[in-house]
Amino acid sequence: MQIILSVMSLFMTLNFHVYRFILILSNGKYKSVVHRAVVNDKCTRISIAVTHGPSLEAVVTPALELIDNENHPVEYRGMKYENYLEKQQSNNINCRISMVDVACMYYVLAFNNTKQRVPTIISMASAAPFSLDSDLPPKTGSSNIKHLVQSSTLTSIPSNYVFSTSKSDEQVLLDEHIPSIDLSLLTSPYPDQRFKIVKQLGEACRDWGFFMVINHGVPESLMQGMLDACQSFFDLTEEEKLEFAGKHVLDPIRCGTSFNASEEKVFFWRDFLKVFVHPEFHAPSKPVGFRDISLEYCKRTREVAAELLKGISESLGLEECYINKTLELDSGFQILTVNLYPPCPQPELAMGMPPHSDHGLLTLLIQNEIGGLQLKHKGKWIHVNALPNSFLVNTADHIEILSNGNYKSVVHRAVVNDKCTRISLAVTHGPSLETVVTPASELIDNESPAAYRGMKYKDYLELQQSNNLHDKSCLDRIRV
Ligand SMILES: O=C(O)CCC(=O)C(=O)O
Ligand SMILES: [Fe+2]
Repeated sequence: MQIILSVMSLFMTLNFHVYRFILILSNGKYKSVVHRAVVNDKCTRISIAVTHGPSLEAVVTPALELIDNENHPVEYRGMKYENYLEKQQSNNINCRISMVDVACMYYVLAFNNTKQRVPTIISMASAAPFSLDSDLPPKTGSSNIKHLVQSSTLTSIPSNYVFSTSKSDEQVLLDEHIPSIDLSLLTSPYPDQRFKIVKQLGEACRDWGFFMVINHGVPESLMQGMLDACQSFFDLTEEEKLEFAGKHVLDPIRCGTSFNASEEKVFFWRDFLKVFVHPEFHAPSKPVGFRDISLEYCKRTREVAAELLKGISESLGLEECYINKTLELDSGFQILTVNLYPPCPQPELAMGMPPHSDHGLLTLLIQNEIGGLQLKHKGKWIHVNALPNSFLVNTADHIEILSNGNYKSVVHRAVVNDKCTRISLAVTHGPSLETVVTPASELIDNESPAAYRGMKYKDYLELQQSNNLHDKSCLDRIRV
């Protein structure tokens, strides 16, 4: 009896003082206690457990005030209490206890029931199995951001979406003039026109790593049709999309949320679809029409990229077809990435995509008229105002490697807004998967020795995609 009472007082004290989903809310500062019930051979024992939880709709996450990304990163995923309850109640009682099991607190009032005054027995709280491995519950209690936003009236973001940004990173220049390249001049039969535009292209690569391409010849209807098809993909039901979830970073079709959710502690306000479209063309079988329009769109962007790469070759003082030949662009690896950024109730706290550079040579991006892309230029963030029907093009890591650092890949990020859904479509054009990319020998001498080690593009891709996305962390690994 003494022991029971001491247990009782322990629970009472604990619960009254640190009431409310202690473990999760406190971000692990206060731990929950594992307990069990034993039986005896003399008399019946009854215990009553009264559970006090949050509201069923509440998504329980660690308190924002207890998180900082460096010293106290988020320890627990958010999950709607209703879903948690369902998960817990529909499993066996199991001694295995996970970090999050005890989010629901149980008040256990135990007493000797010989007087039989208690008419009912309320079942004891169980530590249900709930593993943190492959069959993870979705990070937010829903499988992606779109679903989370649509299935609840969020007024704040779950704390595991809070992305910490330094003060200097919060300042953004809005009206900067970004270079634009007229593609029709690049294919001009007049040598002086071509010479001028190649020079402009080289300057854009050297000074910015970013430019807009106008007069590219890709029909506006194709660009708009492709954006519509991508929106329709995300409008498929959750079950339909699950078919395309993919498991490995080199699966040819993969949709998901954030960037690499199995590695990340802080998630990005972004759902995505990633499809390998060249040299082998893949496409999700739904929605109807996606395959045909993406086939045509990717072919046309490949043509634009090929023209730009010829100009870039020349601007580096190399033969026009140098990049094409050396990096085997006829079997170049092309990836279509569709990014969906639903409205976010606290856009200043979340991030759509963190600062990063892209793998590959050039990325061609279009968006649904909603801005959000920012690039880092001379240490400052610049908001990109896209011209209608233009392609936004950035130089990527393999241009930096090939040019031996003459042209740098540009660091960029995607911010979110609280008004409307933004879609962006980024098509990455890279070397063939088997190519080992090294600095061009023509650009190496005693004064400028090779600044990067060679690495097979496939290995680079796998490395980048299976780690956290962070600045130029992947490129940094092969710098000499
Ligand atoms: O959505 C954007 O504007 C940026 C997307 C991006 O950087 C990417 O897909 O690599
Ligand atoms: Fe990017």
